[in-house]
This record gives sequence, structure tokens and C-alpha cells, in this order.
Amino acid sequence: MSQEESIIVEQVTEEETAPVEPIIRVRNLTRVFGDEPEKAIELYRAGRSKQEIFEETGSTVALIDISFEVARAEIFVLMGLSGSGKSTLLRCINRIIEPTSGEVWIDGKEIVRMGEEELREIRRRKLGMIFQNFALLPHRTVLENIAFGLEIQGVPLEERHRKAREMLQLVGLGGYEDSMPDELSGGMKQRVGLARALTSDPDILLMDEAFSALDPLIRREMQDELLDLHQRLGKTIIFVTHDLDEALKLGDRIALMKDGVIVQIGTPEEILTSPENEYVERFVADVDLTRVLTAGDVMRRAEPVAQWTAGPRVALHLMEEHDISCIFVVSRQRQLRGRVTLDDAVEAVRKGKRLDDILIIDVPKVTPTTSLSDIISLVVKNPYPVAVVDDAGRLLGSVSRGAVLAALARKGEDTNATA
Ligand SMILES: Nc1ncnc2c1ncn2[C@@H]1O[C@H](COP(=O)(O)OP(=O)(O)OP(=O)(O)O)[C@@H](O)[C@H]1O
Repeated sequence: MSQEESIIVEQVTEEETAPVEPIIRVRNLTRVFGDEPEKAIELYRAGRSKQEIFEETGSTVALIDISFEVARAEIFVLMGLSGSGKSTLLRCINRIIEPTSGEVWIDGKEIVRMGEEELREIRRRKLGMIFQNFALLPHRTVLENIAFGLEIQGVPLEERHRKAREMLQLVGLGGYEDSMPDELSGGMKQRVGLARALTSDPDILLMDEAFSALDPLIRREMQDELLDLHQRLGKTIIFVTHDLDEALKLGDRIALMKDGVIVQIGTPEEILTSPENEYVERFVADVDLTRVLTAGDVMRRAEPVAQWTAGPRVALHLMEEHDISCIFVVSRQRQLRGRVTLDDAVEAVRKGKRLDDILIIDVPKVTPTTSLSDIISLVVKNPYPVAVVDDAGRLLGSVSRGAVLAALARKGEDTNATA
């Protein structure tokens, strides 16, 4: 067995996860642009290409038989090349575009057949939309832009400005109330867009290529900001992008679209490691997996092997029995106290020392979300496994050099380059 493996002194129980009721259900959604939808669909079912259908009918099959569900507080990414149908699908969810057929359920209400009044109410209360081009009103101040939705709803001036100021703080733009849109950078404009969408406290945010117009650095900053806001506010987000890196970073799940259909829905890991067909495979071929896989994906879970009050002789015996090179020692609250290596245990037994004397306190730690690329230098420098701890410093497991390299090798990475 490997000299790099470890066992740990305390049991870690997995938290139970209750099934979450989907907030959005889309059933057999189809949208055809043009005057002959039935004929276009018939041709599609007969196996004709989009182009052939367009040439024959003048109609475009933009979406065909789309079905999926989005869980409450999930970030669901619609990804695909230009023309694959992402924006049309997003806009069918709030009926900015009318579906040709199919159903869209939002929080238990079917909206495709809903009357205008009820639809307006759902849009106002449940749905916020954020566009790529910001869509700010040029002659209004930042504050007035943010408060605009509330103004339309007839909310009194004082209250809407109070709410708008609150949202402005939330997106990190406090102090810019009186600025005009053309005085703001792209990133700031999109923060205003976010704040505006959040004023009515919608459960769902629909974001259409919201960060695509931003410089790469600002774009990454906004992605982080969105993840942070998502963590704090727990909104459900449907995020459209053609950028795979962005999809992988933001998405709890990703739906990859091609020519109006969803070719695969899965977590970023599933999309990367188990592509369902050649198209997905080609789409993800260039992704650097070290940025995608995390410590949580490759860690060995903590298992109890002994009371930590056990002496070095017990520690040594355990390491020999399990053929491992070190054990982690935790307190009763699973707080990581340190690490005991095989060499130190041998030495302690010889010299009659206590476990405390041989405990190495300065153990490298990472969290389950640390990417493998950030761990590689740590595990390369360290002969012993790195501890994986939660935010409170409790031990969850360990990551060894062997586990990292094996994960990379399994995914076809050149492990020699990183070792
Ligand atoms: N208003 C429209 N009239 C006619 N065809 C349309 C219309 N809107 C979209 N389409 C067509 O529907 C298909 C899907 O377009 P859609 O804009 O949803 O794709 P997309 O994946 O969002 O692409 P992009 O990233 O370029 O916006 C395309 O073939 C497009 O040409």
C-alpha cells in the first residue's frame, strides 16, 4: 500500500440532504419562429436539418421538446454555441417569447396558458432579468434606474429609493446613487443591472450572457460577486453563457444545448468526466481539469481508528496494521490538532515519548472546494497527505499526492508535468 495514505481519528458523518422541490419545471417546450410551425416540426421529426427546414418553410425550429427542472436556489447554466437556442429558452421562461407548445411551471403555476394579469404578477414577484447590454435608462441616475421597476409598480418615492439604496450597497456600489450610467464602467453598469433585478426580491434571476461584454478580469470579479450574492440570498439562477469556463465555475448543473435541444444535463464534473456523446466530449476537450476538480472530489474521508488519548505504541500499531504513513489527530469537536507520522511514532516508541510529544501541529490544510491546481504544489512539497477541513477547522478528510496524481491520470492529464 501507498506510503502516502492516511487514516484519521474521528468518524465524519455525511449530512443528510433532503430532496428539494423544483421551482421551475419545463415540459416539452418547443418554439418555432416563422409562419409554418406545424410543418417545420413535422419536417424536424422526419429528420430534416434546421437549414433544410428554413429553406422549405421559412421557419426556424429554435427549441424542440425541451424538458428539465431547476431546484430552488440552484444555479442552472444554459450553455451552447451561438444559435443553439439558449436565449430563446430563457425568454420562454418569462414568456418574453411565447412558446409554440409545451409547459413552463414556476413554483407550481403553469405560465404558458396564464392570463396577462397573472403573468405580470408572476414576472414582478418571482422573476428578475439581467441582460448582456445592461439595458439601463441613459437619462436617469443610478438610483432611479434601480428604483425604476418599483416606480412602475407604483411604490412611493421614499420607499423605492430606500430599497434601491439597500440594493446598491448589496452590490458594492454605495455612493454612486447620483451617477449617470455613462459615467460607469461595464462592471459597474452590470452591478446596477443586478441591483435593479434584485429590488423586487424575485425568487428567480434570469441572466442572459450577463458578463459576456466585460473584460476578462472584471468578468471573473463579477462571477465571484454573483456566487457570493447567491450564497447570501439563495436565489435560483438560470444563467445563459456560451463560455464553458464560466459555466463550469457558476453552474450547480449545466444544460449543454445544440440546435434547439439539450444534449446533456449534469453537474460540471459529470459533463467533464462522463460526456454522453461525442459532441459534449469535443465541447469539453480543452478544459483544464485541475481547475475543475476540487479537494472534495479526491479526498479520503476521515475514519475513526482510535481514541486520540491512545499512546504512540497504539498509533504505530494502527499505521502498520493499515499500512499507512500518518494519522490525523482531532479533538472531541473534530478540530484538527495535528498529525503523527510513522517515523515519529517509531521514534517515540523507542524513546518512550507520549503522543503529544510527537504531534506535528503545522499541518497543511485545504477546504473541500480548493481546486486541484491549488493543491498540486502543496502535495508535491509534502510527503504526507494534506488535511481537508471545513470553515470551522474541523477535519473532513485528507488528500494525498497519490490521489491527486491518480485523479489527473484518470482524466487523461499529463501527470508527469505536474509531479
Ligand atoms: N426573432 C427571431 N426570429 C427568427 N429566428 C430567430 C429569432 N430569434 C432567434 N431565432 C433563431 O432561433 C435560433 C436560436 O436562437 P437563440 O438566440 O435562442 O440562440 P442562442 O443560443 O441564444 O445564440 P446567441 O448566443 O447567438 O444569442 C437561431 O437559429 C436564431 O436564428
